[in-house]
Amino acid sequence: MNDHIDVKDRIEGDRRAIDGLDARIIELLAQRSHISDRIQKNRIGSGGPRTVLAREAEVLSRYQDGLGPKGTPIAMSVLRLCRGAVPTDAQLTNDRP
Ligand SMILES: C=C(O[C@@H]1C=C(C(=O)O)C=C[C@H]1O)C(=O)O
Repeated sequence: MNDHIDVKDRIEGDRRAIDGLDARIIELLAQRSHISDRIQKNRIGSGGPRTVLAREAEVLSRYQDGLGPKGTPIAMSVLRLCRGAVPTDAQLTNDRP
């Protein structure tokens, strides 16, 4: 019976740890997305493309090196999160100083 309570407590403790890690991951993703958006806006503002596939390939490799094959879909989701929607012509005109 005591063992059962210990196991429940350990699981609860570990879940709180996971909740804390998830909160940090979400905050880091929001920061990443903000910085990525700034780069994309600067590039578009100077006549460049929104996305740069060579750079995205570097990011993909980093996740694959760190996490193995399971890193691939994670990197793709991160890149999808950070790529803004393709802007309309009107937005591009309004964004220009
Ligand atoms: C942020 C950039 O722009 C885009 C977004 C990327 C990202 O979120 O990692 C990577 C390449 C680009 O497609 C960049 O060029 O570094």
